[in-house]
Amino acid sequence: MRITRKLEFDAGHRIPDHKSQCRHLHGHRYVLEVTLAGDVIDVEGDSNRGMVMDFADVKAIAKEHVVDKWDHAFLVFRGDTKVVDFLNALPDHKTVILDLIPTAENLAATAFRILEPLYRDAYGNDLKLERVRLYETPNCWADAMRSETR
Ligand SMILES: Nc1nc2c(c(=O)[nH]1)N=C([C@H](O)[C@H](O)COP(=O)(O)OP(=O)(O)OP(=O)(O)O)CN2
Ligand SMILES: [Zn+2]
Repeated sequence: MRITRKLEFDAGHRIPDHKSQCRHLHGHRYVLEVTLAGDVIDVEGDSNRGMVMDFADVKAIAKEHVVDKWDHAFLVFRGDTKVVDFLNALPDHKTVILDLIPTAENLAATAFRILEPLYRDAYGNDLKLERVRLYETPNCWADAMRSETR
């Protein structure tokens, strides 16, 4: 069985050297979808009976480890030195420095790498992170799939 929990956050980014408007500093209302696969729990009296994982617990992990860290932050590529230097000069600015250019593809893959070990076998029901889908805009998204990241 598969289940999906959706979370949303706001963040700034830019794609340095990009031919379009995306090279300018700008932001998005990102939508993160976390899809898990596992057996439906069927233990009498268990709070999670009938579930793969409680949606609240799915949310809590993604919120703590990705959403709260990226929300209202500027996501910047480590190699984008002019912007890194500028952001570092702002007192107490929430900046997340990434080893990859913050495209939808790279952010989805980064979120997958962060979250995969946190969900693995959390409930002893062969639970696995299957997919992280990241919408950069309502019309543009990227999927980081389990099959591609192992
Ligand atoms: N493969 C990718 N292509 C682009 C990415 C990306 O992450 N991966 N990112 C961008 C820009 O950052 C921008 O977010 C996309 O802007 P745009 O293409 O204008 O998207 P919209 O949904 O606003 O476009 P509409 O035409 O208004 O629907 C660019 N490319
Ligand atoms: Zn963008």
